[in-house]
Amino acid sequence: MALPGRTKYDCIVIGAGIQGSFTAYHLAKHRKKTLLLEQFPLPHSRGSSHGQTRIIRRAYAEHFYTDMMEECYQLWAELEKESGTQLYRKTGLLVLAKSGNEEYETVCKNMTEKQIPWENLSPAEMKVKYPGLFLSPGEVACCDINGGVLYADKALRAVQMLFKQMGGVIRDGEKVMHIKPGPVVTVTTNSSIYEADGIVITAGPWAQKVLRPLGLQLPLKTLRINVCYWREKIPGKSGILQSLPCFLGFNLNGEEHEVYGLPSQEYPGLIKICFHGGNEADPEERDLKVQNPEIPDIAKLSSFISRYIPGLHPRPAVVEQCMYTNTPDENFILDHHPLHKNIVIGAGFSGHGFKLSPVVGKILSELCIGEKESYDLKPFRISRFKTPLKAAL
Ligand SMILES: Cc1cc2nc3c(=O)[nH]c(=O)nc-3n(C[C@H](O)[C@H](O)[C@H](O)COP(=O)(O)OP(=O)(O)OC[C@H]3O[C@@H](n4cnc5c(N)ncnc54)[C@H](O)[C@@H]3O)c2cc1C
Ligand SMILES: O=C(O)[C@@H]1CCCC=N1
Repeated sequence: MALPGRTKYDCIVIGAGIQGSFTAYHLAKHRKKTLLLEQFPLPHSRGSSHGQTRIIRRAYAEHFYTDMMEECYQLWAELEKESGTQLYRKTGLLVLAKSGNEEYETVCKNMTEKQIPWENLSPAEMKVKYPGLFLSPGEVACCDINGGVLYADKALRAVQMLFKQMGGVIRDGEKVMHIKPGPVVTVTTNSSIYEADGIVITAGPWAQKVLRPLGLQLPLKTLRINVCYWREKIPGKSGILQSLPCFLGFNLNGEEHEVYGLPSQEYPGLIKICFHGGNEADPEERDLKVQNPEIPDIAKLSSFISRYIPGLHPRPAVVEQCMYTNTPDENFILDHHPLHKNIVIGAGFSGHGFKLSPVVGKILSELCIGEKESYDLKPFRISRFKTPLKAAL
């Protein structure tokens, strides 16, 4: 029974990015009375799930992500069918690397072992298929054939719409200010008080701010990512706009970090190519100008483009911002709060969580309602970190 004036739910999900929205969708599918709370009016571009495109791939070095992707492809297709919206475009995902790169070799080995459709591409094949992309001797390429693009904004809208159609409630523009643990959890926002048997916290880059008052100090770093779009030097000349699929480059140009790109979508004539990293930033300060960035990401991208895709102008035409929330090992956190089992946490998606969100949401919903988890959660447990509980507890 709820206290007078308070609405009681089976589950409350805090944060309506792609992870929270998919969690709420799965909970509603389980006929749980679910509330999804979002601090900003929807849609918004302040977190990690906005923008039109994300890469989808099975090409992972970690077998557990490749395994989860099998079901993700099915669930993305189901969502397309339920919403009547195209959300996935198959382009293939090129993986580029220096010959002998350990991660590249592991990705290829993993794809072979898991019988994922993929192919090696010789330098001659690369030249024919992808004119305008220039690899050097000693650099190699392969293709994850079913890799491609997810239409991110449309996907987020579709999940939220279906959640509401199943009876779910979304309250946007309501910031969670306080969480009182207990057998029934009390959630206070800037305008209301709610109760629930269980809650799921999927607050993206704000996770630390929501979890700290619950005595949990996770090793999360929030990074400001420059999302860069590049123009051809001479429109139509390089052939790159017509031919380039999604790609991921390991250790190219002498860089340890990854560079990745997606075909033209957001802006006609521009291609999105980004650096998989950024400078630490508080999400509230994301849009303030950075004086002396520690990682000169745009300079690195310019040098990558001059070297590998010289048909593009080496200065970005558009730069937008997005946030990563990284764990030290870049694996997600999918777990219960160590002291409060009916508080579930989904965090640290480390710049690669969108494609996996259908299964992440399923797992978080299982944790919340006490169903057996569909996957081995060992790589995602909080216990892999030292001293996550604050001394104050
Ligand atoms: C530039 C960029 C490129 C990427 N590329 C890829 C890719 O190609 N492929 C891929 O798979 N993944 C990619 N990712 C990663 C993917 O987008 C993220 O992992 C994913 O969007 C994380 O979603 P989230 O729901 O955890 O976070 P968010 O989308 O940030 O959602 C968290 C939500 O919680 C809300 N919230 C926070 N605090 C409160 C509060 N107190 N009360 C109420 N609401 C609150 C926030 O406002 C926010 O809406 C990329 C990310 C970025 C930034
Ligand atoms: O997750 C992905 O596929 C992309 C590309 C690699 C870096 C981050 N996101």
